[in-house]
Amino acid sequence: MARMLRTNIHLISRRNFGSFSTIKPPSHIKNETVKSFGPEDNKDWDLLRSSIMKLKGSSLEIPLVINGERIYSNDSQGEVKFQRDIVPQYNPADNKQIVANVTQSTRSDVRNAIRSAMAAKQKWNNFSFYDRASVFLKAADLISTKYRYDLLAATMLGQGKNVYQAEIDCITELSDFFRFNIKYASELYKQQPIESTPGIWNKAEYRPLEGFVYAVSPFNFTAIAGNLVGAPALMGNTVLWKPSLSSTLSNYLLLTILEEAGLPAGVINFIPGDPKSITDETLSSPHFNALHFTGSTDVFKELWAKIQHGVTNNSYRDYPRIVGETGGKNFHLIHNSANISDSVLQTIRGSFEYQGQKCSATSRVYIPKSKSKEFLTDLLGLLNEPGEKSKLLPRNTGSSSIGGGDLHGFIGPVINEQSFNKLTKVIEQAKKDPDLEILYGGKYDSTQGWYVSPTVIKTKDPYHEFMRREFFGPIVTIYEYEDAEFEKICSIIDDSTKYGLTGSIFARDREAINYAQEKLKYSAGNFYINDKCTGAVVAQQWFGGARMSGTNDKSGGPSILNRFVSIRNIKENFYPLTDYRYPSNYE
Ligand SMILES: NC(=O)c1ccc[n+]([C@@H]2O[C@H](COP(=O)([O-])OP(=O)(O)OC[C@H]3O[C@@H](n4cnc5c(N)ncnc54)[C@H](O)[C@@H]3O)[C@@H](O)[C@H]2O)c1
Ligand SMILES: N[C@@H](CCC=O)C(=O)O
Repeated sequence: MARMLRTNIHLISRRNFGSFSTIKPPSHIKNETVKSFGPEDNKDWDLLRSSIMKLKGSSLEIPLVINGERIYSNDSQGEVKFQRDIVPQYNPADNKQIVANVTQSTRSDVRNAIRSAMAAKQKWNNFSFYDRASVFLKAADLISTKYRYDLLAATMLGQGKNVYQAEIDCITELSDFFRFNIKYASELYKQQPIESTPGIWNKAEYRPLEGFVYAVSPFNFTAIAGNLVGAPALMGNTVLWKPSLSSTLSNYLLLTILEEAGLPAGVINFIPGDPKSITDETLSSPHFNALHFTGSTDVFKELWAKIQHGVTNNSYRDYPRIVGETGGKNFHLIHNSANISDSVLQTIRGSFEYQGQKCSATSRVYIPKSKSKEFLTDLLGLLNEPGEKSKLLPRNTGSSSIGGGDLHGFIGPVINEQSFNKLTKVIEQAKKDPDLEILYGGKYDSTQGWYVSPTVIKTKDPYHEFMRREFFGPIVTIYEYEDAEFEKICSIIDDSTKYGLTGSIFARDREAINYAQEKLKYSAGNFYINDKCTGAVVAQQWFGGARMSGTNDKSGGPSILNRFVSIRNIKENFYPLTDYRYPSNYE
């Protein structure tokens, strides 16, 4: 009997070990170095080319992964045989080339994924923090070594990135997320009640959420998808992951890397498919406990409303946590003291890198009248650079072609037909609008890939729709302001959009910098001084915006991890009472 009791106590304390323990993360955690893929880096180029060639011909069928099991389109479930739909993911640079055939989850698959996530909780919670962290540490190393070129190839082919854009996404940002989250989590676990009166011991237990986390990821960053599932899982949660169709190839490869790193079955369940039906099924579960979303503002609002409906209808055991990073209408504000040639180069990068498909992309520019001519001459000069010298024209053929894409290009295709159609409609609208003047671009071509040229538009109206609406493509709108109205333009920047994601001030004059920094306090969650408004680095610039840009929980920083734990406070008293009365009860 005594032995049995000892064994049970041992089991219980092992079970709790995961939540209470803290570790010292390896001291070598620092930002992963970005490989430059310059003209001399032949070895890197060779390895990349070989990964691209390997993937290009494969048209992989991507399964669902539920409780570690691969489920393909024609798999049966017990006695029941049925066919699941398959939807292709295309190469945006070569819109007839299928890079993957994606199995679509049914509602019954989603229910199985929920069962799997709930069943895996106990096992995952029994893992110590050290063991959970090891999985992500190893995955980060696999990403930056063994699978570096394969993951680059999957992100380039599937999501239309050039090598640099892929490198700063699926290699450096992704491995940084996995490594720095371990540092942040160990700091969080160390935070304990700072007071315990004599005879009392207080402690905080960082419990994972009781239910599961629903992670819905966008197409544009493999790293963001990794963090949407990785951050909650590191904290001991189990996850349902609905990837974007347009990034399924890289996202599935990432899942297999996590598995190779030791992620147990059922901790992350991969359920690609129709967003609406998967979401409806997921949000109707009483075990739904948190949404971890990155994507457009409208979709986030829709999910928020569904969750609110679930709460009011008593569908859930908990109030679900809602963590969402969404759209932006990000600005470059140029002061007349700015270094104009620098602000032009920064604006080209901010607006057109990855075809403007970063939530942080520059899409409105404010230039003082006195500097407008210099700015536009420089900008249009670079855009009009002739022939071979220009990297700003989308080039969809050539010896260095990757299935239509250009390995050395600066500009590539937009993600898919839907985005191409939306952007071309915007361009056609601009051509007809008397309040807009297209200074450059306005062209598009879908013969081989979804190509939209970088487009620069000028408006006379700072409140024009083009200064307020997110297009998520290579379109930037410029407004000229009177030099003397710098303060007024700051107010307009602040109140003309519903967003608050990123923005930059370019100036040498410190008073102007200080004024903008203060006046635009709530206009951007990531504010830059003399730098472009894209390119936040994990652990350096914590990322996220407020207003209608998101819940601003800051990926790449420590605070987001708090959203995926539910703290229990435990007070232990070492001394028995000797009287129920307090001294004041005595006369
Ligand atoms: N703030 C940030 O950190 C950040 C980062 C990246 C992207 N974004 C934003 O994401 C958007 C671009 O990404 P996208 O095109 O993948 O966004 P999206 O909103 O179209 O899709 C995001 C995810 O939601 C799913 N989805 C779409 N409609 C849905 C619905 N009705 N119900 C449930 N799920 C649905 C998609 O399948 C995808 O997985 C832009 O608005 C951009 O600003 C924001
Ligand atoms: N870290 C990236 C995030 C972009 C989101 O789409 C940036 O800051 O540009």
